[in-house]
Amino acid sequence: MESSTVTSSEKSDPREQATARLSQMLEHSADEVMSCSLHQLMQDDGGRFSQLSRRVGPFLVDFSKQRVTRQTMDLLVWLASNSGLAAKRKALLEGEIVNASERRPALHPLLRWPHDKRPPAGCESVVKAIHGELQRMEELVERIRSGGWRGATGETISDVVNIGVGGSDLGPRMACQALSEFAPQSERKMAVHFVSTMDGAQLAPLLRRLDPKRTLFILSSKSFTTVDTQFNMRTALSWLMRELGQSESSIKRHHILGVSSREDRMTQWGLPTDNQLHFAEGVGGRFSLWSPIGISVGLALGMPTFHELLAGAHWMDRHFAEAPMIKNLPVLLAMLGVWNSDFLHIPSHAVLPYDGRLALLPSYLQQLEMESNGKSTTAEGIPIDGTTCPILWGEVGPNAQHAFFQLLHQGTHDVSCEFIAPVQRYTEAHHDREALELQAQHRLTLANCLAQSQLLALGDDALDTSLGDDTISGYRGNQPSTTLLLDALTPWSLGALLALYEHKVFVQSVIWKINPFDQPGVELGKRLATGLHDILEERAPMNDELDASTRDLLAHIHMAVPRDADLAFSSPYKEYSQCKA
Ligand SMILES: O=P(O)(O)OC[C@H]1O[C@H](O)[C@H](O)[C@@H](O)[C@@H]1O
Repeated sequence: MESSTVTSSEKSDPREQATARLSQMLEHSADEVMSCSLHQLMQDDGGRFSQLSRRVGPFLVDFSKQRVTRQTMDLLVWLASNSGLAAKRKALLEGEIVNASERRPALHPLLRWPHDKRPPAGCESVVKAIHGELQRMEELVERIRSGGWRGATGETISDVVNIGVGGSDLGPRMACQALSEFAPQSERKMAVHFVSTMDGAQLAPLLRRLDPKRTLFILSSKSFTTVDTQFNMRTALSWLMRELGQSESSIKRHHILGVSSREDRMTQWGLPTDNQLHFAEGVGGRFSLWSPIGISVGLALGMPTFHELLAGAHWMDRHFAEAPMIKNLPVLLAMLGVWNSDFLHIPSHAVLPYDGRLALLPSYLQQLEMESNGKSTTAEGIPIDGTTCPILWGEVGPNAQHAFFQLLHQGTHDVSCEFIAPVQRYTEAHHDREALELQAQHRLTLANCLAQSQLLALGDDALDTSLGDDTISGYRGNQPSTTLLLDALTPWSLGALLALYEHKVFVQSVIWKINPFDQPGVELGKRLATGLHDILEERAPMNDELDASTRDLLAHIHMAVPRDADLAFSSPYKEYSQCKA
């Protein structure tokens, strides 16, 4: 594991020496594990489930279908302890600078700091500002939901459209979908829509059916320069002005809210101060659900739900800070990820929620994990010899059974899987026929969840042992998985679940020595796109130094696609194209 990342001065460091020894022992453990089947591991250790599962808060997490022994788990925890994790965790949770390349802290844990608890020393003013903005968000939500906010023609708001992308879209969209049943029944209904794709595919049909008089747009963009969002907003602004026959300033005052860490850019764009919500630059986009970026969650589901989400996440922050490493869920989840990636060389990780409400969780985690740890150099810029973040993908489990599970079961690739399911569901419903039927559907879903992880682990042996079936299909099994059962999916438990993954990502970044809080590759992509867009809009000549493929594709598009010089967007963000998001 990562031999070339260790410099000669590090080699004489006792901690690095211990890491090297632990890595060697883990390599040895990997050889052992790879020489026998998961079936054998499970048969050899009768107490495996009790030793390799953890019951913490609303979670029961079963690691016993991972390709590990108890000793592997101990070694992994030692590796984590020896990595300086405790000090780095403290720095993260206490708002110190942990994002070295951008000289910023990572403030997401402080976003969920409770009102009635003294903040960590030195974070008082940051937490005060966070609580102040949360209060402003609450007031705005209350005004809009209660009908106090009026559009330019005096109508109340019925529809809210969040325009944002990446972290300014995925978190709120996923939470709104996952928790829709927690919307208060008694209050006015507020329909919340999400628009992210830069091609207008989501926006165009919405504009055809929404009532402009009763629609409020939220321009969610940490940097306030992301082109996808700017272009969608420009189209929506023109629509409002055309349909309502009002001035741009009146439309902005009555129909647009902005959420960003750049007050200056919101003001420059003409958004009144009262229509702006802010969060600090130290909040990463993919960690921003907990900031006013979550306003669409408050609007769709009410602020009590949003507060519960924050409370669940804070509970996980405390667990991460205080639980011994061997019982610490983020640490265990992270280290098993490191094990699968670095020692068993499994390059792919599937997230499989057995709950349709969590359909967007895989996409959310893709950004969280792959944008954070999808890097091949350490925070100091030294190339990493081994592997880092696996390719994360996934889908609602029961549906995926009818799609890609065949590959998981009998393909040629090793894939680690994560099964996520709530134990209780439909229990609030009245015991009428429909509720009973839905509960039966839920039991069926849970049985399928367990069957899949069993088959992945045991292959043919699962059929032999549980069904007395002597059909031999040549199915080797041996695909490792974790099963994460939630007592129930609630705003609180979802908050805890998402914070669990945030901290998992952080622990892995410590092991891999990565800065998980920047995204330089994404920034490069944005810069290139700006240059090519200039060529398409004829603001810049075709660049002869372009590679032949890009140049000829561009020429083909240029010939075929009409353009209107008046509408070629000369954007304010251009000067920001080199800014960090
Ligand atoms: O919120 P914004 O500044 O508009 O950024 C939206 C997204 O853009 C970028 O591509 C980043 O990689 C993401 O981390 C970010 O969430």
